[in-house]
Amino acid sequence: LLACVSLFSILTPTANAAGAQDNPYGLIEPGELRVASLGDAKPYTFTDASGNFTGFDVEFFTDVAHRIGIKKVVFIGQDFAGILPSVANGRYDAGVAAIGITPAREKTVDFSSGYLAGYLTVLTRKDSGVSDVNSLAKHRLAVVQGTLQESYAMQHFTQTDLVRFPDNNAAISALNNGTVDADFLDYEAAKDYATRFNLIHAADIPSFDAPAGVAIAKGKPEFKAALNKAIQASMQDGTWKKLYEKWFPGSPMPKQYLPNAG
Ligand SMILES: NC(=O)CC[C@H](NC[C@@]1(O)OC[C@@H](O)[C@@H](O)[C@@H]1O)C(=O)O
Repeated sequence: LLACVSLFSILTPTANAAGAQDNPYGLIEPGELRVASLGDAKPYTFTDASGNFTGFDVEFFTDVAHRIGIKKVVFIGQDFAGILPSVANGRYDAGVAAIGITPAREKTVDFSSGYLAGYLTVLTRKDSGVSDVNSLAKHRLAVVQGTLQESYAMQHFTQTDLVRFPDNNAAISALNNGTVDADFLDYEAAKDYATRFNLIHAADIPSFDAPAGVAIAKGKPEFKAALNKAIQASMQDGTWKKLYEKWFPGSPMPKQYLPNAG
């Protein structure tokens, strides 16, 4: 038995020091970042007409990846509720999709420092009877499973019928066809859908205590430190500001992400 074991250990390549140097961030495929994201959260992250992922989060993270020396970044669409579990179990190297940092989520994954802080929006039709959060009672409100909107609504909109959907597309079509009276999603995505489908904001609720961060598996301190350093650099040299103005024109800009005055 001893002979077999030692033979096995000789034959099995171990991750030698060089291996660790080739893949310091413990990526699935050294030199490539596999990122779970969403196709329907424009302008944070979405797929354009030719099916390519783009948007603020996508361009910001791609810049961060290049700063830590990773050239190839592959974005893969995933239902929101599946992103954190899949990142935790190593199916993706990171999750990037306006994912708010919360203590509950930090039980499953680690997060980089925050890179975006904004509002949660109740979006509705003009004829729905929902004009603000107080008129949500007895109405049907769409939420995407696993989002902060779902947990916020469960806590604060207790007289409202919550209807859960896997993604924004399904929730918005339910709003447009009258299956639900309102949809609870992120501010900038709500603004984009409002323009496309002539919908209105019934409420904008600040979510500054849960800024979006990059979700990664626990136990990767080098990866996390490298991401944080690159995020900081992107803010300090004005890249963050340029991308924010490109994707969220006219929106108030959280000053903590702007180059230090000094
Ligand atoms: N892409 C999604 O559907 C994510 C929905 C939701 N996003 C909330 C948030 O991270 O959106 C970006 C910023 O406005 C954050 O302040 C906010 O908490 C969440 O994290 O659950």
